[in-house]
Amino acid sequence: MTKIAPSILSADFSKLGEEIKEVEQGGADYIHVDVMDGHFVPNITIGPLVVDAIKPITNLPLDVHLMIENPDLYIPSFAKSGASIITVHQEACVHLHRTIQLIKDQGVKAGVVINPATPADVIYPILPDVDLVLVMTVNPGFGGQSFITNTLSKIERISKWRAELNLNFEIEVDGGVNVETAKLCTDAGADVLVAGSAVFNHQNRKEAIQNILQATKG
Ligand SMILES: O=C(CO)[C@@H](O)[C@H](O)COP(=O)(O)O
Ligand SMILES: [Fe+2]
Repeated sequence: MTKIAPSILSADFSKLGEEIKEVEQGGADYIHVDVMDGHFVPNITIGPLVVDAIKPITNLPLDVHLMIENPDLYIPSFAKSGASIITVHQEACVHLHRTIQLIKDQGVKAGVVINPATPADVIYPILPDVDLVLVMTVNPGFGGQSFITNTLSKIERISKWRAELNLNFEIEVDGGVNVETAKLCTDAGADVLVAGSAVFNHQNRKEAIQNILQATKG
């Protein structure tokens, strides 16, 4: 079953609680929280305080995507705030294995993310240690960008490795996912679709979520 993780980056922050409740009722599986520091990516978003604030208003797992330098400094805070899954960029981690262990030590699921220009091979050694692999299908930093099609071959490779190694991490995709691109991702092996603008720019969020999921079955 394909899962969907609406990214609150495209939500109306003046009514974030209502927005989250709406996507939860609309069939979301995770709430995707984009954390940006203005260094790793050219944008600044939210910190642990916001995770703290949204934790009590939803039963869904909070999928916290860290687009920050020195993630080790902030992982304990995000875990305490209620993150269920924390993903870190391979490109931001000098000692990726240590960072993944740090996340797990907090009792939180750990994921690794790769940018569109990063080859899949660099995460092969860490695959047995992660709960989730996130393949960026846009360059991180902003919502509403166009899907980069040549990332699909990486999803296929990672999915093949998962089967060969008999592992069961989830494969998530993030960026430009909508009714046109969702099936390309699931056909390549993705299990979790992050969707920001395709959900929150739609008047009826439930319909948007269901349309994306339906498109994967076409
Ligand atoms: O991590 C990011 C962007 O860096 C994403 O999670 C975006 O928020 C996805 O937005 P859309 O491309 O779906 O509008
Ligand atoms: Fe994200």
